[in-house]
Amino acid sequence: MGIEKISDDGDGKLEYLYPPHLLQNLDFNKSPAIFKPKISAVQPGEDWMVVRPLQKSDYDKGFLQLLGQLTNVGNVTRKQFDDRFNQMKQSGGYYVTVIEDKRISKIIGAATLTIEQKFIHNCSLRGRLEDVVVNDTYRGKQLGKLIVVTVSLLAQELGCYKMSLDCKDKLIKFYETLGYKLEAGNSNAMNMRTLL
Ligand SMILES: CC(=O)SCCNC(=O)CCNC(=O)[C@H](O)C(C)(C)COP(=O)(O)OP(=O)(O)OC[C@H]1O[C@@H](n2cnc3c(N)ncnc32)[C@H](O)[C@@H]1OP(=O)(O)O
Repeated sequence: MGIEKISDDGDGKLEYLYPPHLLQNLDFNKSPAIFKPKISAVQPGEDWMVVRPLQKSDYDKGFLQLLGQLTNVGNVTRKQFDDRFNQMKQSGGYYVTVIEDKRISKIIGAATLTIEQKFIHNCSLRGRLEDVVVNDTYRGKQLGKLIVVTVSLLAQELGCYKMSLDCKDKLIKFYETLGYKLEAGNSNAMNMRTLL
């Protein structure tokens, strides 16, 4: 099945957050990740699986419930979801990418690339990998690798000079196999939390 063509249903529910053709030519040979068997964004290994940008209709396909396996999502209404989708699309720089199981119309994997525009390094772009999650009943089947490599290659394709992430210690190995490195003296994540 691979990547779907742009289509719309009139009320915009099938509208993509970003152009799906951006996922079409990613060169998985550029990634150090080892896939056994070989899979990619266009050929995810099963004809019922598709890797694509987020759509508004993913509200009904369990996208938020999937994010609930990563962290607290809250009770996001359809209006809130649509508004946030529109804001992300308008401002640009948000590449929320999902894996759908077409047999049951459910989102089973997701990862987000956000792109920061910089003045430094000659007005460069920096990518951040956020909100990576695979549905727990589909884990251990390379989908985590697939979605992370997809958005990491997308970042390269879009011209990011660097891609960064924050993760728990136990996932360091997972990300190292995908090309991420702990840089000596420069690998601390710090947060200031505001109670809302
Ligand atoms: C930047 C961020 O967003 S960090 C947040 C990451 N997300 C989460 O923690 C949410 C809950 N966890 C998940 O959704 C999943 O476990 C993921 C996304 C981390 C991994 O998804 P999976 O589909 O299971 O990964 P996949 O099958 O591609 O596994 C790849 C390799 O990483 C290893 N791995 C996967 N998850 C873990 C883990 N939690 N701890 C240690 N190793 C792991 C696997 O053993 C596998 O190794 P192998 O290639 O040697 O067999």
